[in-house]
Amino acid sequence: MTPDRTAPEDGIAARRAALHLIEQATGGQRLLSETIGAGALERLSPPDRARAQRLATQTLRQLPRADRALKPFLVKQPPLAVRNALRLGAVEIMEGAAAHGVVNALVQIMSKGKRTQSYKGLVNAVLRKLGDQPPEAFAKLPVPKLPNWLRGPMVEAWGRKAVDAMEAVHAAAPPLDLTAKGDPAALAERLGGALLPTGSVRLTGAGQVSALPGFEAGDWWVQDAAAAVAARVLDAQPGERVLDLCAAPGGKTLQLAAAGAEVTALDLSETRLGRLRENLGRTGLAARVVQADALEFDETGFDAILLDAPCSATGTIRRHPDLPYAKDGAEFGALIGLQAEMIDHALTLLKPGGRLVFCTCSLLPDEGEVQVEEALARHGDLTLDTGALARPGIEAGWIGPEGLRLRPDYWADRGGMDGFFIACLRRGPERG
Ligand SMILES: C[S@@+](CC[C@H](N)C(=O)[O-])C[C@H]1O[C@@H](n2cnc3c(N)ncnc32)[C@H](O)[C@@H]1O
Repeated sequence: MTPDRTAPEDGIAARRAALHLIEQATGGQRLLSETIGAGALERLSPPDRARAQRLATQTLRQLPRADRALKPFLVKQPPLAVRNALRLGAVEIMEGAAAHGVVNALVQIMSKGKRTQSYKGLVNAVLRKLGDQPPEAFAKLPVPKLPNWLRGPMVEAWGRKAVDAMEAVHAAAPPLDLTAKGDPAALAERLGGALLPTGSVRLTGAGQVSALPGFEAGDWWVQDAAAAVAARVLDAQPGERVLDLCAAPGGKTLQLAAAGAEVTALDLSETRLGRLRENLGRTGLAARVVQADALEFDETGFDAILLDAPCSATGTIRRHPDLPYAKDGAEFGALIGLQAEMIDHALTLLKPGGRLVFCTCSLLPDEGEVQVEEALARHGDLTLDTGALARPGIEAGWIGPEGLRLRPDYWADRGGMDGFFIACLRRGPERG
């Protein structure tokens, strides 16, 4: 199924595009960001683009609930394209959309596809029956669980109760977090948001990001509250030479530049650096941008380095519910090896006594605590700076022997936060 050229008002184009995104994630193991990056939504109007993305994300977030709700009405499973249409329709109906509009649009979409046209009667009948259910029937559906390949290691690391709590946070649409270029309290007041204890501004039900006050002027940028902590731990000072080693799309670069540091922002991906440059342009902040492989960059003498290494991104499932469907953990071993190489290389670029903040948006200790343990074992002159982690809003219980562990179930009553691991390492003065 390919996205529509047109953008009709009846939601057909947006739903068709959403189904394409869902099919790529569930059948093609492609992340929504990859499918969107390949141009899947380009022909849609901006509102339809936003709607398609929201529908796909929300369907994937609630997919196990949709399957449960649909099960009593299906004698056998239809092909994936039809199943996904039923899932999308079920999620919309469960969330309170008028069933007739949803059914009409999906039946039209089914009738246009060669693989799906013979199922339009089934889609019509099943979704109409679902629409006749009382809303209480959906409220009882259990919280979606992580797939076993990820749940197993997470339970081993954090325990069943904690993983249940993370899954409960994953099931809800997350709030929008912003980092202010200036005073966060003033920004929170201006936008009617909440000022979080760590200094981020949180909005609920914010709608279109680019329509919010101050977007064009670059007064803030979108950044999860947990992600914003890493640059705060680095605590860049005005005039310091700071290297952001895996920088794009640049949320942390902007924080470092706003602190007045002399920032070099490096990334392997030219496409992602394009977004970083846009972000610098919009906010009027400055950084030297370098496209290179971090492992080949050989400029030395940095006061501080931020290494936000490529990782499994398992801490971001609350914002990216496609990840458990598009991934199976097969490439995580290679990422863990790359992270260790990057730590070792970054240490050679630091000036003696300089600091390295290593972080990953992962919930797997192999990409966090274990990396630090092993780096300390490899480098006799390396020390952990635990004091650097005690930033405003950081609770003492979040700091472990190797670093700061942030989890989706922290601040659950406020909407949670992304999973992150953050450590501050200091290179001994005698090296080099
Ligand atoms: C977690 S993301 C960085 C997010 C970024 N720090 C931010 O706050 O917006 C990891 C980045 O590492 C980059 N990357 C992956 N392998 C790399 C390499 N060998 N050298 C440099 N960058 C690399 C990816 O392109 C990706 O942008």
